[in-house]
Amino acid sequence: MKQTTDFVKMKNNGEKIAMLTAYDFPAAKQAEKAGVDMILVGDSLGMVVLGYDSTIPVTMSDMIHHAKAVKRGAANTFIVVDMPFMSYHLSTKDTLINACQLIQETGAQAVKVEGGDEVIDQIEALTKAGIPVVAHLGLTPQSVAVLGGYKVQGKNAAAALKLLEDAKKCETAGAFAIVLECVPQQLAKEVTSALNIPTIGIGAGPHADGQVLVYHDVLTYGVDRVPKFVKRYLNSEEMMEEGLRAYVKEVKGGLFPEAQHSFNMKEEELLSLYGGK
Ligand SMILES: Nc1nc(=O)c2c([nH]1)NC[C@@H]1CN(c3ccc(C(=O)N[C@@H](CCC(=O)O)C(=O)O)cc3)CN21
Ligand SMILES: CC(C)C(=O)C(=O)O
Ligand SMILES: [Mg+2]
Repeated sequence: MKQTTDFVKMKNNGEKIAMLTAYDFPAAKQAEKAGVDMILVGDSLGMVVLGYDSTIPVTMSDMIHHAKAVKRGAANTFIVVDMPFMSYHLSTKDTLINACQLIQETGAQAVKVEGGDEVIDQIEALTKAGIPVVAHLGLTPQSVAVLGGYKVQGKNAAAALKLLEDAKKCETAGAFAIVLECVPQQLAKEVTSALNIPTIGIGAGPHADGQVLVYHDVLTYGVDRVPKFVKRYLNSEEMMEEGLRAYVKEVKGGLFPEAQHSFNMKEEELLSLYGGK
């Protein structure tokens, strides 16, 4: 199992960090087998596996339910769990109680919070309490209603400078890594070289210390539209649909099940069953 300090070492050695989301047992097993460095139980699960149109309806119990399954599937991989909407804004005390629950009940290694300056006290309090924190800057989907849509952030000089300053504050507050979502690659490069902790990009170009993508986007599984920054490595949906159509066709045609899928009674039991008739 890697530790937070190993990710800093990877940055210093120029070794890229491969992160992937996972929301359940089979995906976690696959991620671990594929050699993913860090699994994110993202609140994107609300959109990708629960069918909501944003991450806002996702609750603490949703996150715990899914993170437990991920942990069972990837016991030897570093797991980060997203703190869901409003679970780290009411007070520092509520933030600590919620993060404690996420860590203790799921066995995950770290939590992730969206925001910079606005949540700096929470990042500091969590770190002081012994809970490793990943910060998340740029496009922060829990604020989609305030941002006015899923748009690229930090495009003008003022916004870029603000993001850079926020990133430095997150590092100072104790975050051990920062996710940069949907920002120009030039800004991600600048942030990456200004920080000692690793940056993990999603839609942030090639200069971040690592990359993260959503499992269902990478494999094309149940997602109708994917953001521009996604590379689809496989069309699993096509393969799955083919398999399912064949199953339905064989059931309807009486072709499944065959002898090898069926169980038998012994001859003598049959005789006794029908004996005398
Ligand atoms: N399947 C999935 N993948 C994700 O990466 C993801 C989610 N869901 N849900 C939570 C957030 C939302 N994310 C999103 C969603 C849409 C865009 C998007 O459509 N962006 C536009 C860019 C718009 C602009 O130019 O400003 C695009 O064309 O990609 C980006 C990030 C990233 N996260
Ligand atoms: C897109 C990543 C960074 C995330 O926060 C999520 O999957 O919820
Ligand atoms: Mg998230």
